[in-house]
Amino acid sequence: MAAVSGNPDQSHKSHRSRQAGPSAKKKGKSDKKKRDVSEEKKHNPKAFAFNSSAKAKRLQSRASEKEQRRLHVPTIDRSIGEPAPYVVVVHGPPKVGKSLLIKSLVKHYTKHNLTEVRGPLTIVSGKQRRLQFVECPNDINGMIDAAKFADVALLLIDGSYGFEMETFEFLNILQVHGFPKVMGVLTHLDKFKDVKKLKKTKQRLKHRFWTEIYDGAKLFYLSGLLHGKYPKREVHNLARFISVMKFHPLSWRASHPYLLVDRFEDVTPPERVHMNNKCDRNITLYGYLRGCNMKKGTKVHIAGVGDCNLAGVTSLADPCPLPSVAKKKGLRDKEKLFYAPMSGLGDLLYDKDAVYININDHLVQFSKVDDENEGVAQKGKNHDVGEVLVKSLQNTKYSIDEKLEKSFITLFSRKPPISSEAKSDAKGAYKEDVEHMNGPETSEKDESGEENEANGFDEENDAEKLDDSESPEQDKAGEKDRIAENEANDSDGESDDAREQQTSLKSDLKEQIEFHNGRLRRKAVSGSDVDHSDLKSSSSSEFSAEDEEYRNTEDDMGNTSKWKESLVERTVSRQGTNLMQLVYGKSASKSTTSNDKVKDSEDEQSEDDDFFKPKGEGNKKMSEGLDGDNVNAEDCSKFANHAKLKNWKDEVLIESIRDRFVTGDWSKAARRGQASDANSEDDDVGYGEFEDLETGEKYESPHMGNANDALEKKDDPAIEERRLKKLALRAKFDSQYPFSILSLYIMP
Ligand SMILES: Nc1nc2c(ncn2[C@@H]2O[C@H](COP(=O)(O)OP(=O)(O)OP(=O)(O)O)[C@@H](O)[C@H]2O)c(=O)[nH]1
Repeated sequence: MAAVSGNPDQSHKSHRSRQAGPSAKKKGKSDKKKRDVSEEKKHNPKAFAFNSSAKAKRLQSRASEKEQRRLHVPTIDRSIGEPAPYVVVVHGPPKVGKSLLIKSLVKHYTKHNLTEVRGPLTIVSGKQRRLQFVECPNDINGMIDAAKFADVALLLIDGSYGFEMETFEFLNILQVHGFPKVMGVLTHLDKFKDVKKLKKTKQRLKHRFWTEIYDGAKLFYLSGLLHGKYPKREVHNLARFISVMKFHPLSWRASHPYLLVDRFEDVTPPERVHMNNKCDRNITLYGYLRGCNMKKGTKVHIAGVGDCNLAGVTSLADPCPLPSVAKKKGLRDKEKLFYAPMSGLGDLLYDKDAVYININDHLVQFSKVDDENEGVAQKGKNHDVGEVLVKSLQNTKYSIDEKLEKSFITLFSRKPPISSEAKSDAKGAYKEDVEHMNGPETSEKDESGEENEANGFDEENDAEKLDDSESPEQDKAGEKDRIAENEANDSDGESDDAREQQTSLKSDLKEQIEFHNGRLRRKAVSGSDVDHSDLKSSSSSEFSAEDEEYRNTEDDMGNTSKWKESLVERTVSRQGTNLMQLVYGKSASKSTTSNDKVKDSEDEQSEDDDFFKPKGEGNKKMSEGLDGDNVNAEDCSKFANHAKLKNWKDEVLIESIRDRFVTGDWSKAARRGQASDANSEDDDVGYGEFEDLETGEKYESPHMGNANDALEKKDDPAIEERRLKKLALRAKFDSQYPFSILSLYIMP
């Protein structure tokens, strides 16, 4: 038997409150009352009142600022159907990890491994969004093109090395083209062995990045490689950030049609090409149309090619549709999450007049080869000769004729390759120099100086060498740099770079060309930036130095635009000699002012000389001086007779025609015309008539007779009568129409 004993102190479980019915309603009311009272207590207005007016003002301004930020000018969305994929341009100096980042992102979005990155890669990044990744080429033209279509720019920066000039160049180009969204990505951070130093460098680069774009610009850190790929988590974060990013289309782009070509096909009839290899080709370009609709007859500009006529535009089926739009036809149909025809991805290709289906080799059963042919057919590792032949034929893009035509012989290469011997010579010479420098005898020093000149070293380098020779390690690094510089000095093309270095040294952000990791790199050194290539040999003293350096760079950041000066100088220095200039001489358009000055002084000098020159020749010279240069400035190959044109900026000339307009005084003009007629006659009279003061002889001009005739004419009573008649008629006309001609326009 079990005895149940109750504990008198035990509290009873309260009844469940009513959920429905009239009592539940009552309860709800009472609860609400209670809540109101408690809320009143909570929101005691006095408790949250501002104690200081300054704080109140600050908070108010902040609130209004936030409110303003939320407001956007409404953009009219004229796009029809699905929006075109957003273009993500991945930019960075060479070997920074651009391809690897694209591969990692593509792998993240599509679960596909990409072997090579070529051309734009379209991927589906979400239910409503597609992205197109493009690797930005490492040349300035490529950068300019990429800046034109980029919706987002991922700027890759080698964290272990610092900023390179390419990044700043691209930023400058972006500024001109309308700034798209920009995100920085730091790579090669695994090269830092010291965590503290890594942190400091991250901070320093972040602040430098912010000064160039805006405070708070997003900078991602990719900590290193994991099995030759970027860590999944970091790539995931970056991908997520790109996926949710808001895009505000640039107004210019929204109102102009443009497309990023992801595939092109030469559809010229083969017989036409066969007849004339250089005939005008018909090219079909494929890509997503952005901006607005394209008209049929418009001319299109193809970057790097020029203006071309558009034969027609047709809309094709979307090769990479959004998942919401794509209809699955069968269970075996996989969702197409990517489309990259230039990289060889995507199964189906829609052409203007055909559809290509790409079938993987392992899905194809090739016909078996006959036994007797097997011996011949076998080649290498079980590769069928026929198969190899067909594949090689498929891969061939150009015929032998075309290949031959494309091959060319360089007579004068821009950068002659330097043999290893030459390099070792340069090294040897340099070592000798250093030895000579350290040697006590002055005569040896002189010799080394001569050698230096022969090798293209200058005095500045010598001074550097003395510094470098202090430690063997530095010596080595310096030697490398110097060899690189020497190479630059030796060749014509590269001497530009050396000049660049010199010119850019003047500006705040300097370009430092150095040999690093087996290649020449253009490091961007801002102010007191110090090379931190010796990452592994960090010490505590270094940190303090770097701290200072960081502070210094922050100070220098105010003057960031200075580095751009070097760009201009370099562009000017890079401008190759024009053939036209070589043949016809330099255009005078740039130096017109100096020319004018020279002309003025020449004029002053030759004023006296002109006296002894025939009149016609003097005029000719004048016209040449005025316009001959302009002829050169415009186009030397075309003849333009500017000599006949008058300078209508001249006040005297303007005055001379003022009365010919309706606003002018016509009667005055008529009078002046008469006077000028008379003057010209007088001029004619004076022409050629002079008195030799030495001999006292008087020479009469041959026009003298005519002048006399004119005078006689004036005296002729018949002519005089006719003139008076004319004047009377005019007076009569004036009395009839007393208003001026101008008023005719004003009065009804
Ligand atoms: N240690 C380390 N190596 C990296 C990192 N990122 C890229 N690399 C390596 O750098 C090399 C160059 O990478 P790529 O992706 O080819 O660089 P890229 O910028 O596309 O090069 P180019 O197209 O030639 O300009 C590869 O061998 C990568 O493995 C990184 O963060 N750390």
